[in-house]
Amino acid sequence: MTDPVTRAAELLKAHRESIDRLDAILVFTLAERFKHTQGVGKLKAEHDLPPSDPIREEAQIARLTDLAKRADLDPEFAKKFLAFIIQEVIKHHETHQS
Ligand SMILES: C=C(O[C@@H]1C=C(C(=O)O)C=C[C@H]1O)C(=O)O
Repeated sequence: MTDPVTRAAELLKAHRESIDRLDAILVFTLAERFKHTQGVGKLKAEHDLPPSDPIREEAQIARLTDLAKRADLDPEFAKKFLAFIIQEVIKHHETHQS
């Protein structure tokens, strides 16, 4: 039988391997998202539209809050995370316009 310390070390290793795979998914997902938001920024600059769209953001916050609750993720954290990303996207859009 495996002793408890060895078993704990195995479990820790397995968790960390999953965390590393999930972190990779997060990075690739964010990169894909930024590719699309760059496309949106280009369209906005070409058509003289403002960098931010508060109505769209409000709808996204509502949608994400609902998704977070269903996924058992803290909705406040999900909101803060989305706000952080959107803030960065708006900065990119502003540079497109200048
Ligand atoms: C990407 C857009 O531009 C901004 C960034 C958003 C986002 O990152 O999801 C949402 C709304 C806008 O404030 C958009 O208008 O769709």
